[in-house]
Amino acid sequence: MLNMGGPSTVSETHDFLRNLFSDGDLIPLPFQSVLAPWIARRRAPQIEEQYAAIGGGSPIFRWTEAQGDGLSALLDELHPQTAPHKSYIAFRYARPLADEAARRMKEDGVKRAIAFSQYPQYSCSTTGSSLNDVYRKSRAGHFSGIRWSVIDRWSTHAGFIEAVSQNIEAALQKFPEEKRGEVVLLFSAHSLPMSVVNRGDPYVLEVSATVAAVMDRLGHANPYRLAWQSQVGPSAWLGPQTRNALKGLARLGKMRVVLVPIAFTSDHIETLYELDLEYGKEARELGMEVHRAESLNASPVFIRALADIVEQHLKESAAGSPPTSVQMGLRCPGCSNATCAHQKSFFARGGDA
Ligand SMILES: C=CC1=C(C)c2cc3[nH]c(cc4nc(cc5[nH]c(cc1n2)c(C)c5CCC(=O)O)C(CCC(=O)O)=C4C)c(C)c3C=C
Ligand code: FES
Ligand SMILES: [Fe+2]
Repeated sequence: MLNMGGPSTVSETHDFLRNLFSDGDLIPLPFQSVLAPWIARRRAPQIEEQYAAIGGGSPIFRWTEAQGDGLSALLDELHPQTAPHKSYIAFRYARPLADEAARRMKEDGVKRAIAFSQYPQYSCSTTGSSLNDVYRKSRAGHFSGIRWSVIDRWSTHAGFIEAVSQNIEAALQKFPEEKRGEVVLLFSAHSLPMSVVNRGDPYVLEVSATVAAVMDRLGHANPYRLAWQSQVGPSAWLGPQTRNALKGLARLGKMRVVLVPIAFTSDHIETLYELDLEYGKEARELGMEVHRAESLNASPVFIRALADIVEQHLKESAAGSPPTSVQMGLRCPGCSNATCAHQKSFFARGGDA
Protein backbone atom coordinates (compact mmCIF):
# COMPACT_ATOMS: atom_id res chain seq x y z
CA MET A 1 0.00 0.00 0.00
CA LEU A 2 1.78 3.06 -1.30
CA ASN A 3 1.10 6.51 0.08
CA MET A 4 2.95 9.58 1.24
CA GLY A 5 2.49 8.95 4.99
CA GLY A 6 2.63 11.51 7.72
CA PRO A 7 4.35 12.04 11.06
CA SER A 8 2.69 9.75 13.62
CA THR A 9 3.96 12.03 16.40
CA VAL A 10 4.74 15.74 16.42
CA SER A 11 8.46 15.02 16.89
CA GLU A 12 8.58 13.13 13.58
CA THR A 13 7.43 16.23 11.66
CA HIS A 14 10.90 17.48 10.83
CA ASP A 15 12.05 14.17 9.33
CA PHE A 16 8.81 13.93 7.36
CA LEU A 17 9.37 17.39 5.86
CA ARG A 18 13.06 16.67 5.16
CA ASN A 19 12.11 13.51 3.27
CA LEU A 20 9.37 15.40 1.40
CA PHE A 21 11.57 18.31 0.34
CA SER A 22 14.33 15.85 -0.63
CA ASP A 23 12.04 14.18 -3.18
CA GLY A 24 13.11 15.40 -6.61
CA ASP A 25 10.11 13.63 -8.17
CA LEU A 26 7.80 15.88 -6.09
CA ILE A 27 9.75 19.12 -5.81
CA PRO A 28 12.86 19.38 -7.98
CA LEU A 29 15.08 21.92 -6.20
CA PRO A 30 18.53 23.20 -7.12
CA PHE A 31 21.14 21.87 -4.64
CA GLN A 32 18.37 19.67 -3.21
CA SER A 33 20.53 17.85 -0.67
CA VAL A 34 21.49 21.18 0.91
CA LEU A 35 18.23 23.08 0.47
CA ALA A 36 15.87 20.28 1.64
CA PRO A 37 17.14 20.09 5.25
CA TRP A 38 17.24 23.89 5.41
CA ILE A 39 13.62 24.31 4.27
CA ALA A 40 12.51 21.45 6.53
CA ARG A 41 14.10 23.09 9.58
CA ARG A 42 12.51 26.44 8.77
CA ARG A 43 9.08 25.01 8.08
CA ALA A 44 8.95 22.45 10.90
CA PRO A 45 7.75 24.69 13.79
CA GLN A 46 4.65 25.86 11.87
CA ILE A 47 3.72 22.37 10.65
CA GLU A 48 4.44 20.88 14.10
CA GLU A 49 1.83 23.25 15.53
CA GLN A 50 -0.70 22.00 12.99
CA TYR A 51 -0.07 18.35 13.85
CA ALA A 52 -0.27 19.21 17.55
CA ALA A 53 -3.63 20.91 16.91
CA ILE A 54 -5.09 17.78 15.29
CA GLY A 55 -4.24 15.52 18.20
CA GLY A 56 -0.46 15.12 18.10
CA GLY A 57 0.24 13.57 14.72
CA SER A 58 -1.12 12.24 11.46
CA PRO A 59 -3.62 9.35 11.72
CA ILE A 60 -2.64 8.02 8.27
CA PHE A 61 -0.64 5.05 9.57
CA ARG A 62 -3.52 3.85 11.75
CA TRP A 63 -6.06 4.23 8.96
CA THR A 64 -3.86 2.55 6.37
CA GLU A 65 -3.22 -0.35 8.72
CA ALA A 66 -6.96 -0.79 9.34
CA GLN A 67 -7.69 -0.56 5.61
CA GLY A 68 -4.96 -3.10 4.84
CA ASP A 69 -6.11 -5.58 7.49
CA GLY A 70 -9.73 -5.32 6.33
CA LEU A 71 -8.69 -5.63 2.71
CA SER A 72 -6.56 -8.76 3.28
CA ALA A 73 -9.27 -10.52 5.28
CA LEU A 74 -11.85 -9.82 2.57
CA LEU A 75 -9.49 -10.98 -0.17
CA ASP A 76 -8.90 -14.31 1.54
CA GLU A 77 -12.65 -14.91 1.11
CA LEU A 78 -13.08 -13.34 -2.32
CA HIS A 79 -10.02 -14.82 -3.99
CA PRO A 80 -8.91 -17.92 -2.05
CA GLN A 81 -6.74 -19.05 -4.99
CA THR A 82 -4.09 -16.50 -3.99
CA ALA A 83 -4.57 -16.63 -0.18
CA PRO A 84 -3.19 -15.84 2.27
CA HIS A 85 -3.03 -12.14 1.46
CA LYS A 86 -1.03 -9.73 3.56
CA SER A 87 -0.70 -5.97 3.33
CA TYR A 88 2.50 -4.02 3.83
CA ILE A 89 2.72 -0.25 4.03
CA ALA A 90 5.39 1.69 2.15
CA PHE A 91 5.18 5.40 2.84
CA ARG A 92 7.22 7.86 0.83
CA TYR A 93 8.10 10.34 3.60
CA ALA A 94 7.35 8.73 6.97
CA ARG A 95 7.87 5.39 8.63
CA PRO A 96 7.41 2.68 7.48
CA LEU A 97 9.44 3.66 4.38
CA ALA A 98 9.80 1.33 1.39
CA ASP A 99 13.02 -0.26 2.68
CA GLU A 100 11.22 -1.22 5.90
CA ALA A 101 8.39 -2.76 3.87
CA ALA A 102 11.00 -4.60 1.81
CA ARG A 103 12.63 -5.98 4.94
CA ARG A 104 9.33 -7.31 6.26
CA MET A 105 8.38 -8.79 2.92
CA LYS A 106 11.74 -10.54 2.75
CA GLU A 107 11.30 -11.95 6.26
CA ASP A 108 7.93 -13.34 5.17
CA GLY A 109 9.40 -14.79 1.97
CA VAL A 110 7.09 -12.80 -0.32
CA LYS A 111 7.47 -13.75 -3.99
CA ARG A 112 4.50 -11.96 -5.55
CA ALA A 113 3.40 -8.43 -4.74
CA ILE A 114 1.01 -5.77 -5.99
CA ALA A 115 2.16 -2.17 -5.76
CA PHE A 116 -1.22 -0.71 -4.80
CA SER A 117 -1.36 3.07 -4.92
CA GLN A 118 -3.59 4.48 -2.22
CA TYR A 119 -4.05 7.67 -4.22
CA PRO A 120 -7.28 7.18 -6.21
CA GLN A 121 -6.07 9.58 -8.93
CA TYR A 122 -2.66 9.31 -10.56
CA SER A 123 -0.18 12.15 -10.31
CA CYS A 124 3.49 11.77 -11.15
CA SER A 125 4.14 13.81 -7.99
CA THR A 126 2.40 11.25 -5.75
CA THR A 127 1.85 7.73 -7.15
CA GLY A 128 4.63 8.33 -9.70
CA SER A 129 7.05 9.27 -6.92
CA SER A 130 6.12 6.20 -4.86
CA LEU A 131 6.61 3.90 -7.87
CA ASN A 132 9.95 5.56 -8.65
CA ASP A 133 10.89 4.94 -5.02
CA VAL A 134 10.04 1.22 -5.19
CA TYR A 135 11.89 0.97 -8.51
CA ARG A 136 15.02 2.61 -7.06
CA LYS A 137 14.89 0.48 -3.89
CA SER A 138 14.56 -2.61 -6.09
CA ARG A 139 17.63 -1.60 -8.07
CA ALA A 140 19.42 -1.19 -4.75
CA GLY A 141 18.55 -4.82 -3.94
CA HIS A 142 15.83 -4.24 -1.36
CA PHE A 143 12.98 -6.06 -3.06
CA SER A 144 14.90 -8.93 -4.67
CA GLY A 145 13.03 -11.98 -5.94
CA ILE A 146 9.61 -10.32 -6.10
CA ARG A 147 7.30 -10.48 -9.12
CA TRP A 148 5.39 -7.21 -9.32
CA SER A 149 2.20 -5.88 -10.77
CA VAL A 150 0.71 -2.43 -10.22
CA ILE A 151 -2.69 -0.94 -9.35
CA ASP A 152 -1.89 2.61 -10.31
CA ARG A 153 -5.29 4.38 -10.28
CA TRP A 154 -8.97 3.80 -9.52
CA SER A 155 -10.53 7.27 -9.73
CA THR A 156 -13.96 6.08 -10.92
CA HIS A 157 -14.24 2.66 -9.26
CA ALA A 158 -17.93 2.19 -8.37
CA GLY A 159 -17.28 1.16 -4.76
CA PHE A 160 -15.00 4.13 -4.16
CA ILE A 161 -17.60 6.46 -5.68
CA GLU A 162 -20.29 4.85 -3.50
CA ALA A 163 -18.23 5.32 -0.31
CA VAL A 164 -17.60 9.01 -1.07
CA SER A 165 -21.25 9.55 -2.01
CA GLN A 166 -22.52 8.03 1.24
CA ASN A 167 -20.29 10.36 3.26
CA ILE A 168 -21.64 13.34 1.28
CA GLU A 169 -25.20 12.20 1.93
CA ALA A 170 -24.43 11.96 5.66
CA ALA A 171 -23.08 15.55 5.64
CA LEU A 172 -26.15 16.79 3.75
CA GLN A 173 -28.33 15.33 6.49
CA LYS A 174 -26.92 17.94 8.87
CA PHE A 175 -28.79 20.71 7.01
CA PRO A 176 -32.48 21.40 7.57
CA GLU A 177 -34.46 19.34 5.08
CA GLU A 178 -36.05 22.32 3.33
CA LYS A 179 -32.60 23.87 2.69
CA ARG A 180 -30.82 20.69 1.59
CA GLY A 181 -31.39 21.18 -2.14
CA GLU A 182 -29.60 24.53 -2.23
CA VAL A 183 -26.45 23.27 -0.46
CA VAL A 184 -23.35 23.66 -2.67
CA LEU A 185 -21.01 20.66 -2.79
CA LEU A 186 -17.47 22.06 -2.84
CA PHE A 187 -15.05 19.27 -3.74
CA SER A 188 -11.52 19.98 -2.63
CA ALA A 189 -8.31 18.32 -3.81
CA HIS A 190 -4.65 19.10 -3.12
CA SER A 191 -3.51 21.56 -5.79
CA LEU A 192 -0.64 21.06 -8.23
CA PRO A 193 1.98 23.55 -9.40
CA MET A 194 1.09 24.78 -12.90
CA SER A 195 4.46 23.48 -14.09
CA VAL A 196 3.23 19.95 -13.26
CA VAL A 197 -0.21 20.53 -14.84
CA ASN A 198 1.41 21.90 -18.00
CA ARG A 199 3.75 18.91 -18.23
CA GLY A 200 0.60 16.88 -18.87
CA ASP A 201 0.11 15.29 -15.45
CA PRO A 202 -3.06 13.13 -15.45
CA TYR A 203 -4.20 14.14 -11.93
CA VAL A 204 -6.47 17.07 -12.85
CA LEU A 205 -8.31 14.94 -15.40
CA GLU A 206 -8.71 12.03 -12.98
CA VAL A 207 -9.86 14.14 -10.01
CA SER A 208 -12.43 15.70 -12.34
CA ALA A 209 -13.53 12.21 -13.41
CA THR A 210 -14.08 11.25 -9.76
CA VAL A 211 -16.18 14.36 -9.17
CA ALA A 212 -18.26 13.68 -12.29
CA ALA A 213 -18.87 10.07 -11.23
CA VAL A 214 -19.88 11.09 -7.69
CA MET A 215 -22.28 13.69 -9.08
CA ASP A 216 -23.82 11.08 -11.39
CA ARG A 217 -24.27 8.75 -8.42
CA LEU A 218 -25.91 11.60 -6.43
CA GLY A 219 -28.28 12.31 -9.32
CA HIS A 220 -27.00 15.89 -9.73
CA ALA A 221 -29.34 16.97 -6.95
CA ASN A 222 -27.01 19.75 -5.77
CA PRO A 223 -24.87 22.35 -7.53
CA TYR A 224 -21.13 21.73 -7.19
CA ARG A 225 -17.64 23.02 -7.91
CA LEU A 226 -14.13 21.61 -7.68
CA ALA A 227 -11.47 23.71 -5.93
CA TRP A 228 -7.83 23.09 -5.01
CA GLN A 229 -6.15 23.47 -1.64
CA SER A 230 -2.81 23.47 0.18
CA GLN A 231 -0.58 25.19 -2.34
CA VAL A 232 2.91 25.92 -0.97
CA GLY A 233 5.58 28.40 -2.01
CA PRO A 234 5.63 31.32 -4.45
CA SER A 235 5.14 29.54 -7.81
CA ALA A 236 1.84 29.41 -9.73
CA TRP A 237 -0.57 26.63 -8.64
CA LEU A 238 -3.83 25.41 -10.10
CA GLY A 239 -6.92 27.26 -8.82
CA PRO A 240 -9.46 28.22 -7.69
CA GLN A 241 -8.11 27.86 -4.17
CA THR A 242 -10.59 26.25 -1.80
CA ARG A 243 -10.34 29.14 0.66
CA ASN A 244 -11.15 31.72 -2.03
CA ALA A 245 -13.93 29.56 -3.46
CA LEU A 246 -15.62 29.51 -0.04
CA LYS A 247 -15.37 33.29 0.26
CA GLY A 248 -16.67 33.67 -3.28
CA LEU A 249 -19.67 31.47 -2.53
CA ALA A 250 -20.45 33.64 0.51
CA ARG A 251 -20.24 36.73 -1.71
CA LEU A 252 -22.80 35.11 -4.03
CA GLY A 253 -25.09 34.44 -1.10
CA LYS A 254 -24.48 30.67 -1.18
CA MET A 255 -24.19 30.24 2.56
CA ARG A 256 -24.60 26.46 2.87
CA VAL A 257 -21.75 24.25 1.77
CA VAL A 258 -20.58 20.66 2.12
CA LEU A 259 -16.80 20.44 1.77
CA VAL A 260 -15.69 17.15 0.19
CA PRO A 261 -12.06 16.01 0.36
CA ILE A 262 -11.73 14.01 -2.87
CA ALA A 263 -8.07 13.13 -3.52
CA PHE A 264 -6.99 11.56 -0.24
CA THR A 265 -8.66 8.66 1.50
CA SER A 266 -7.57 9.24 5.12
CA ASP A 267 -7.67 12.23 7.39
CA HIS A 268 -4.56 14.37 7.52
CA ILE A 269 -3.70 17.99 8.36
CA GLU A 270 -5.40 19.17 5.20
CA THR A 271 -8.79 17.89 6.31
CA LEU A 272 -8.46 18.17 10.07
CA TYR A 273 -6.52 21.43 10.19
CA GLU A 274 -6.90 23.33 6.94
CA LEU A 275 -10.52 22.44 6.10
CA ASP A 276 -11.96 22.05 9.60
CA LEU A 277 -10.03 24.53 11.71
CA GLU A 278 -8.90 27.23 9.26
CA TYR A 279 -11.52 27.38 6.49
CA GLY A 280 -14.36 26.23 8.75
CA LYS A 281 -13.65 29.09 11.12
CA GLU A 282 -13.37 31.65 8.34
CA ALA A 283 -16.61 30.46 6.78
CA ARG A 284 -18.46 30.65 10.09
CA GLU A 285 -17.19 34.21 10.52
CA LEU A 286 -18.80 34.99 7.17
CA GLY A 287 -22.06 33.56 8.47
CA MET A 288 -21.88 30.35 6.43
CA GLU A 289 -22.97 26.89 7.51
CA VAL A 290 -20.30 24.46 6.38
CA HIS A 291 -20.11 20.72 7.03
CA ARG A 292 -17.30 18.49 5.82
CA ALA A 293 -17.93 15.07 4.36
CA GLU A 294 -15.93 12.62 6.44
CA SER A 295 -12.76 11.14 5.00
CA LEU A 296 -13.10 7.48 4.02
CA ASN A 297 -10.80 6.25 6.81
CA ALA A 298 -12.18 2.85 7.90
CA SER A 299 -15.49 3.10 5.98
CA PRO A 300 -16.62 -0.51 5.42
CA VAL A 301 -17.94 0.42 1.96
CA PHE A 302 -14.52 1.79 1.10
CA ILE A 303 -12.62 -1.23 2.43
CA ARG A 304 -14.89 -3.47 0.36
CA ALA A 305 -14.07 -1.28 -2.65
CA LEU A 306 -10.34 -1.73 -2.03
CA ALA A 307 -10.87 -5.51 -1.90
CA ASP A 308 -12.88 -5.42 -5.11
CA ILE A 309 -10.16 -3.42 -6.89
CA VAL A 310 -7.53 -5.98 -5.90
CA GLU A 311 -9.77 -8.95 -6.68
CA GLN A 312 -10.38 -7.64 -10.22
CA HIS A 313 -6.66 -7.08 -10.62
CA LEU A 314 -5.82 -10.62 -9.47
CA LYS A 315 -8.40 -12.10 -11.85
CA GLU A 316 -7.03 -10.12 -14.77
CA SER A 317 -3.53 -11.09 -13.80
CA ALA A 318 -4.49 -14.79 -13.68
CA ALA A 319 -6.06 -14.39 -17.13
CA GLY A 320 -2.75 -13.15 -18.52
CA SER A 321 -3.12 -9.36 -18.39
CA PRO A 322 0.15 -7.42 -18.31
CA PRO A 323 1.45 -6.21 -14.91
CA THR A 324 0.61 -2.54 -15.49
CA SER A 325 -2.34 -0.63 -16.96
CA VAL A 326 -2.24 0.63 -20.52
CA GLN A 327 -2.48 4.17 -19.20
CA MET A 328 0.54 3.75 -16.92
CA GLY A 329 2.71 3.08 -19.97
CA LEU A 330 2.36 6.63 -21.26
CA ARG A 331 4.70 9.27 -19.88
CA CYS A 332 3.58 12.88 -19.59
CA PRO A 333 4.19 14.66 -22.89
CA GLY A 334 6.42 17.14 -21.04
CA CYS A 335 8.27 14.59 -18.87
CA SER A 336 12.04 15.05 -18.63
CA ASN A 337 12.54 12.73 -15.64
CA ALA A 338 14.53 9.70 -16.84
CA THR A 339 13.51 7.69 -13.77
CA CYS A 340 9.89 7.68 -15.01
CA ALA A 341 10.98 5.77 -18.12
CA HIS A 342 13.05 3.22 -16.16
CA GLN A 343 10.27 2.77 -13.59
CA LYS A 344 7.61 2.14 -16.22
CA SER A 345 9.64 -0.47 -18.07
CA PHE A 346 10.66 -2.11 -14.77
CA PHE A 347 7.03 -2.64 -13.71
CA ALA A 348 5.87 -3.47 -17.26
CA ARG A 349 8.19 -6.51 -17.19
CA GLY A 350 6.92 -7.47 -13.69
CA GLY A 351 10.11 -6.34 -11.97
CA ASP A 352 13.50 -8.04 -12.14
CA ALA A 353 12.58 -11.30 -10.40
C1 LIG B 1 -3.26 13.67 -3.88
C2 LIG B 1 -2.80 14.47 -3.03
C3 LIG B 1 -1.57 15.29 -3.16
C4 LIG B 1 -0.93 15.82 -4.28
C5 LIG B 1 -1.30 15.68 -5.72
C6 LIG B 1 0.21 16.54 -3.78
C7 LIG B 1 1.12 17.23 -4.59
C8 LIG B 1 2.11 18.08 -4.10
N1 LIG B 1 2.39 18.41 -2.80
C9 LIG B 1 3.45 19.28 -2.72
C10 LIG B 1 4.02 19.83 -1.56
C11 LIG B 1 3.67 19.51 -0.24
N2 LIG B 1 2.67 18.67 0.17
C12 LIG B 1 2.65 18.60 1.54
C13 LIG B 1 1.81 17.86 2.34
C14 LIG B 1 0.80 17.02 1.85
N3 LIG B 1 0.50 16.75 0.53
C15 LIG B 1 -0.58 15.89 0.47
C16 LIG B 1 -1.19 15.39 -0.69
C17 LIG B 1 -0.84 15.68 -2.00
N4 LIG B 1 0.22 16.42 -2.42
C18 LIG B 1 -0.96 15.61 1.81
C19 LIG B 1 -2.09 14.69 2.19
C20 LIG B 1 -0.12 16.31 2.66
C21 LIG B 1 -0.16 16.38 4.18
C22 LIG B 1 0.18 15.15 4.88
C23 LIG B 1 -0.57 15.08 6.18
O1 LIG B 1 -1.31 15.97 6.50
O2 LIG B 1 -0.44 14.11 6.90
C24 LIG B 1 3.70 19.41 2.07
C25 LIG B 1 4.10 19.51 3.54
C26 LIG B 1 3.25 20.37 4.36
C27 LIG B 1 3.68 21.80 4.24
O3 LIG B 1 4.87 22.06 4.32
O4 LIG B 1 2.79 22.63 4.02
C28 LIG B 1 4.34 19.99 0.96
C29 LIG B 1 5.51 20.94 0.96
C30 LIG B 1 3.86 19.50 -4.06
C31 LIG B 1 5.02 20.40 -4.44
C32 LIG B 1 3.05 18.75 -4.92
C33 LIG B 1 3.07 18.60 -6.38
C34 LIG B 1 4.11 18.74 -7.13
S1 FES C 1 6.54 13.39 -14.97
FE1 FES C 1 4.83 12.25 -15.67
S2 FES C 1 5.81 10.52 -16.55
FE2 FES C 1 7.50 11.64 -15.80
FE1 LIG D 1 1.32 17.77 -1.11
